[in-house]
Amino acid sequence: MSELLPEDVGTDDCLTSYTYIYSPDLLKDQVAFITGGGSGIGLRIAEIFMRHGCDTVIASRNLDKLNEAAKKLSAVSGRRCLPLCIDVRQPDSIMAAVDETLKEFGRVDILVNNAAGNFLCPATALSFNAFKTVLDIDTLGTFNTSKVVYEKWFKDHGGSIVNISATLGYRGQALQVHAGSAKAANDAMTKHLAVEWGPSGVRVNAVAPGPISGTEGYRRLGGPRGEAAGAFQSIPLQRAGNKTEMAHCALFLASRASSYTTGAILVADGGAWLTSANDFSMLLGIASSKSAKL
Ligand SMILES: CC/C=C\C/C=C\C/C=C\C/C=C\C/C=C\C/C=C\C=C\C(=O)SCCNC(=O)CCNC(=O)[C@H](O)C(C)(C)COP(=O)(O)OP(=O)(O)OC[C@H]1O[C@@H](n2cnc3c(N)ncnc32)[C@H](O)[C@@H]1OP(=O)(O)O
Ligand SMILES: NC(=O)C1=CN([C@@H]2O[C@H](COP(=O)(O)OP(=O)(O)OC[C@H]3O[C@@H](n4cnc5c(N)ncnc54)[C@H](OP(=O)(O)O)[C@@H]3O)[C@@H](O)[C@H]2O)C=CC1
Repeated sequence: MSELLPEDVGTDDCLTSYTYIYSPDLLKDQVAFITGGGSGIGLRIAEIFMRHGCDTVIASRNLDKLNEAAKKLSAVSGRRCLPLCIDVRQPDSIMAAVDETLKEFGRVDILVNNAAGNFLCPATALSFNAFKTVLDIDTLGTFNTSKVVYEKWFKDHGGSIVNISATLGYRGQALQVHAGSAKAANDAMTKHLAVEWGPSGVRVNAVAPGPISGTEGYRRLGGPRGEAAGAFQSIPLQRAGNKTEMAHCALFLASRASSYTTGAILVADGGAWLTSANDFSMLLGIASSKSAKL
């Protein structure tokens, strides 16, 4: 069986070619606000959305990185991309960015909460502040951005929120109590907000990836090492996923293709969490580590 898009595996560059699966007009003239849209999965989501007719805002902390990404995205898609500096832990920075978005584009239809922070660390070595930092970025950051976009636009116009979760905590894993707890909270938040904001015409869904190659998250969590050790053979689909596959899931949930779907968590991990062999500590041979930062 061939890969969906072989050129995508292991790279973080904009695609040079793209095969359409959905209608190219699926997001025509819509506007998406994507946190962490300057790298990894967020960058690919921005690219695929733009190829389907959408203008985007890509928002994170490093403006130089965002500016460079925005240039590439506009060149490859012919759509507008506005890079904006935010820290999802700081509501004021989000409010300013959403105001700027509405000034530039006059609307916002889609919010993708993709920004996150993660590293491998045993609980005994994890400082109180380290745990709090990951919760602040992943969970509070998702709430902060959702609340600001809802209050400034979605409440009166409707919209679609896609949270990027992870299946890594579904069975529990060593070295990941911070990220697993944060993503579990986000899955709960997805359902709560779907219920509360549904009557305003707002859908709230999530994509839950497994290991996705060509990303900072993959590198930080030992992806290349796991791959070299044959770890992915234990995943039912026997490989890591790629960024384009995650972007297609986000596109489905963001768009009218899923118009009667809300509160859903779309698992996109090759079946990894269903098997028992997805514990990083065992795979990487560091199960007994008690104090080291990894
Ligand atoms: C489902 C899986 C199935 C099968 C798996 C099969 C095989 C597995 C084999 C391999 C794994 C392969 C792939 C991975 C699979 C799944 C991945 C799942 C989830 C992935 C999530 C992500 O990828 S999130 C995105 C990753 N990118 C980033 O993290 C970039 C952004 N990060 C940051 O900005 C920082 O790293 C930050 C999060 C620390 C925040 O920065 P900042 O605000 O500047 O904070 P600091 O002041 O630097 O630090 C705050 C406190 O945190 C402590 N800290 C920092 N780094 C570490 C560390 N590495 N270890 C421990 N502690 C750390 C720091 O010391 C501060 O604490 P103090 O007490 O000192 O103040
Ligand atoms: N890669 C993988 O295997 C998996 C990834 N995921 C999820 O996918 C998403 C993307 O991860 P991935 O592409 O791997 O990693 P990246 O590191 O490339 O993406 C994380 C993005 O978040 C941004 N970001 C981090 N902290 C903040 C902050 N405080 N405020 C605003 N933006 C911030 C970063 O930009 P900057 O540093 O410039 O602020 C960066 O663009 C995350 O939600 C992650 O948890 C889930 C499962 C597996």
